[in-house]
Parts: sequence; C-alpha cells; structure tokens
Amino acid sequence: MAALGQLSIPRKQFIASVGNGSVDNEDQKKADDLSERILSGEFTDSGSTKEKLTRPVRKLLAQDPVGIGRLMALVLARAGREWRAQAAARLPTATGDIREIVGQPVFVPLYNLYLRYGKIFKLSFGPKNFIIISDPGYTRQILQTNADKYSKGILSEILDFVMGQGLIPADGEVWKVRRRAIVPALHKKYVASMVHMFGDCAVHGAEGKLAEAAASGEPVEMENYFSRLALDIIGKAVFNYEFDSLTHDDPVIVAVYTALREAEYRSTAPIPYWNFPPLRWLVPRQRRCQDALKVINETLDGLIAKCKALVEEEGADFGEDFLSERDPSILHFLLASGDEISSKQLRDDLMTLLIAGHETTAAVLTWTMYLLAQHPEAVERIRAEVDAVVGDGLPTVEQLRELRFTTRVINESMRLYPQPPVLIRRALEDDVFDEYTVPAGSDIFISVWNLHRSPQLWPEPNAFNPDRFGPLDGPIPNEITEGFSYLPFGGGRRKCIGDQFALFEAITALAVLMRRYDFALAPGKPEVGMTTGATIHTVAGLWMNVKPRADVPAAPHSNGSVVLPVSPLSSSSTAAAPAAPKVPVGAAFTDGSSSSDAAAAAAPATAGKCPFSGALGMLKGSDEAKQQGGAAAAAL
Ligand code: HEM
Repeated sequence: MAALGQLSIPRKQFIASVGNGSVDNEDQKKADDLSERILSGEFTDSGSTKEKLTRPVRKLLAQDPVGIGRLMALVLARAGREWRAQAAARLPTATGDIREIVGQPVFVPLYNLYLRYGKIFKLSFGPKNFIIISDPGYTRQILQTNADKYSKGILSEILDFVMGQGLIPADGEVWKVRRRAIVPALHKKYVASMVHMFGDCAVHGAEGKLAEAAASGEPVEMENYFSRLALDIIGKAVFNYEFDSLTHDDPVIVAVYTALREAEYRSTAPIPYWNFPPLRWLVPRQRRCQDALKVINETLDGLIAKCKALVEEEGADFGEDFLSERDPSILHFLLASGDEISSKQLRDDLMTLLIAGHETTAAVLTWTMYLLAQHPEAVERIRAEVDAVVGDGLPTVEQLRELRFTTRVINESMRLYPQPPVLIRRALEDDVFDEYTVPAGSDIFISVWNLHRSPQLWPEPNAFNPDRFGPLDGPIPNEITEGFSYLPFGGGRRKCIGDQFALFEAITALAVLMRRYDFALAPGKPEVGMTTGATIHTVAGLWMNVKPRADVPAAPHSNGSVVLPVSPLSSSSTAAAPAAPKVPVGAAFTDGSSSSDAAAAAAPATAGKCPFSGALGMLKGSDEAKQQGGAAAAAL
C-alpha cells in the first residue's frame, strides 16, 4: 500500500487547528473520537478477504496428523500469498458508515484517512466508492496530462438544476465551445474596468453597513457581509445588474440565495429525492427552489433582452477587447460578439458565472478576516502597504500589483482554506497511478485540503505564514510555481477563468477595509467552526466588532514609492518553501483572464499540451506564445 501512515501528525493538534479550537466541546469530542477511530484502523480493509477467510481453515488443516491436511494447508498458504500480492496491487481501501462523515465538514475525516492510507485510497460506503487523491503528481495527471480521461461526474448531476450546461458542470464539446466563447470576455480592459467597480462596491459597504456598525458598536456578521459584497460585484460584472444586496433584500436576491443554498444542500444530501418529479412539488424546500429558479430565469431573460436592445442600438464594431462604457458586463461582450447560442445556454452560462464568482470570493474574504483577527502583525504589514500605495482612493490595477504582501495574505488564506476544498471528477477510462489502476466510472475526489495541509509538502502546514511562498517580489504562487501542491484555482484546462478577477477583487476589498477599520472577533458570539457546502462556511457566522481605525495616515507617500515591512511573521517564515520550479517574475500577476485561458481558447489544438505554456509566455509577449494562446492571447 502506498501508505502515508508514516506521517506523524499529532492528531489532536490537527483537529484543533482545523477548528482552530473554536468548535463547541461536543463537536470537538466527536471529531476527536472519529479521528482516533480512523487512525486506530477501525475503518481499514487491507489485505485479501479470501486469504483472511481461509486462514482459520488452513490453521486447522495444518494440525492434521495424517499429512493430507498438511498438504492442503500448504496449498492454501501458497494461494494465500498470491491473494495477498494481488490485494497489495489493489487500491488501499477505507470502509465506513456514511453517517460517520455526514454532519461534519467532509474534508476533515478525509484528512485523517489520508494520514492513514496515503496519497491514493478508495473510500467505500456500502455499494458506493470514491477514490481520494492527495498527491501533486496524481493531481497533475488528472487535471492536466490525462484531462481527456475525466469528466465532472457527480458535480454535473448535482448542479444540473441550477447551472444546466454552464461552464463548471459542462463536459466535452459544450465545455470547449463555451470556454472559448467566455474566456475572451475577461480581457485586460474588462478587468481594469472591473477593478474600479470593486473599489466602488467595497467603499459602498465600508461607508454603509460597516460605518453604521462602527457607530452603533453592534457586531457585524462578516461572512454575510462578504457574501453580499461579492454578490453585488458579480451581478455588475456578469450582467450589469445592481443587486445592491449590501443595503437591502428583494425577491431576486432571496431567489439567488435560495438557489445557492439548494445547490449546497444537494451536494451533501444522501438521497437525491428531488429527482422524483412529484417530490419536487410536494417537498416545501423543493417548491421554494422551483419558485426561486422561475424568478431568476425571468430576471435573466429580462436582462438578456435589455442587453440585446442595447447592442442593437449601439451598433458598435466588435473587437476582441470590446468594452461598452454603458454596460461593460460579460453578457454584453457575449451578445456583441454575435455568439449564436440558445437563451437557455446563455442563462446557464450567466448563472454559472454568478455562482462560481460569488461564493468562492466571499469565502476567501471571510477566512482571510478570520486569520487576520489572529495575526495583528499581518494587519500592520497590510496597512503599511495600503497606506503607502493606495491611501484613501480606489485602488488601480497598477496599485493592486504593488500590494504584494496583501496578495500573499490572500494566497496563504487560500492555502489554509481552499475554496472548494475538494475537486470532483469521474474517470471515463481506466487510468494508472504508479502500481494502482483506477477503473473507468470511478468517482474521484481530489482533496485540495489535504494537498494544502500535507506535512510532506509544507513545513508547518497548519501555520499561517504568508512569507512561506518566498520573497515578495517573486511570482504570485499558483499551481505551476508550487508543482501542483497548491491549487487555489484548480489547474489544467479546467482552471478557474476568474482567478485574476477574484484576486483583484479580494485584494481591493481587503485594502479598503484595512485602511479604514479595526476588526476584532466579537466576544460572546458563537465561536467560529467550519461546515461545508460548495465552499467552506462558518457554522454560525464570523462575528466581528468594527471600529474606525485610530491612526490612519493622512495620505499615501506622494512619490509612490513603497516601503515594505520585511520582518517575517514568525520564525517559521524562514523555513524552506516547497521545492518547486518557479516561473519568471513577469508572469506573476497577469492582467485579464485566467492564466489557463490560452489553453481554452485553443482547446482543440492544444489538447495534451501544457495549457499554460502559451499563457505564461504570452505574458512575456512572445509571438510564439501569442499564437498558442489564440484569441485570449491576442486580447491581452
Ligand atoms: C477566490 C475566488 C475563486 C476561487 C477560489 C475559485 C476557484 C475555482 C476552482 C478551484 C475552479 C476549478 C474547479 C474544478 O477544476 O473542478 C474554478 C473553476 C471555475 N471558476 Fe473559479 N474561483 C474563484 C472565482 C471565480 C470568479 C470570480 C469567476 C467568474 C468571474 C469564476 C469562474 C469559474 C468558472 C467559470 C470555472 C469553471 C471553468 C471550467 O471548467 O472551464 N471563478 N474556480
């Protein structure tokens, strides 16, 4: 067995660090008990069942004084050796009762199982099997080298009701065509214009809800706050819709949240009862979901019709960096491009972008604030940067690029709290991982959580240390720089298309908040535990007290020079970063679309090739790379 049982993590310490010592005692005890049981081998199913079953018979026969029994015992012993050898080439298997895992964030027991079974193992619940992958090389194989052999599997089934054939669940030809159509919409000019809007929305929230809280002294639930901020931003970015959820609720906002929560509910519910049409109408939550989808579809149809009318009225020439000042949304780009698609597909695309770009960023900001609440020294370093570079204005793209420590804080937050913590795939063909064969049809969980917290891949894996990625003027860490041990935005051709968008959004929000307010965990509120849906949520919110920052410097340094504080956060920051090839500094922060957009733009032509070679080279401006990058490269 490719056991990783050799790993020695003090398990109590891990559980505490997962929950940050903050889940309530009963939950902590349950988690500890389960952890003990997993590590004691209760769930182990190793070796050969046939060999185990025949062992008592063999022992009995071996006692036969006549000799024939001894002979049979010898034959059985030989067969047993063969069975054991065959079993060794089978995937290590953990068996268990699904109820053990339901009710707690699924990635926590998966981490404990990883410590016992290693980088690849099968998890069996009755007839249902999952293969859990926690190895950078195997992950690269699934996401990049052999990406053709995998589909989104269960994910497509779960998300069908809300995303249909949108980019996240889609596979095959639909995915290729839609990725090629959508990626160019996130070009350089688009992202620059979005950055301005991020600042507007962040300031709107800071001067509204947070200012009120600071004045009243009432704590704010920051997970909800970030969720609303991200919804306002993504609504403007995708279809130029003013949710303004930071200041009010309306039926469309309620409908969007109903659909989002339903998607999360379905991803963890044990029985997909909603597939039986009568239950879709009989069960109240399913009825609410149907009603919500109706509201969303009608709203989207209205927005599409309005945007179509605007495109006709403008009659503007479409170029690859097309951007309308009146409506710089992705929807406008798609309609102006003359993209011929059904309105159902367009709705699926918009809904997918809305969900993909909302929950994830909100979760990243939530956990970043949680980490910062425990690391005032990091807050000071962020402030020093923001004061020097941005001051009170809205950050520009160029300024965001200079906020290098702030960016590292987000990078480190995404390592400790990856969103989503698990990537889902289904093997379409057999695939081989060292001595193990994963058969076609297997459902696979790539545990990003395990990769990001692996003691084999990271020194002090559970510690918050933004300096771990090397010097601040080095490349922004991503799956390539870290050799697939770090996957904040996935990797390969299905890598997130909104990575740059999301990083800029998160940095902007953080810069605006840190410049203006002091935040502290609110005493007397429920402690912060984790629960999971598509992303990692808090159990009962992240409640924080907000106070105006006492020592805001009047203005940024006028010469624009940045004096970066260099003191490391902890002694651990001097620990060696994971050995991985680094990409050139120039490729650190790309403008515009995802670093994997080139791969998508040229999806059929580059199949089987490193999808990043084009994108990374493209940023250095090489002609060859531009050719590889296709439309997206040209756009940049
Ligand atoms: C911090 C915020 C974000 C995080 C952590 C994140 C993370 C990810 C990850 C890990 C994947 C890969 C999923 C997989 O391989 O199964 C992904 C895919 C995707 N993301 Fe993001 N994302 C973020 C923001 C965004 C934004 C803002 C958008 C849109 C504007 C977006 C759109 C998408 C889409 C469309 C895909 C599917 C790509 C494909 O399959 O071709 N994401 N994201």
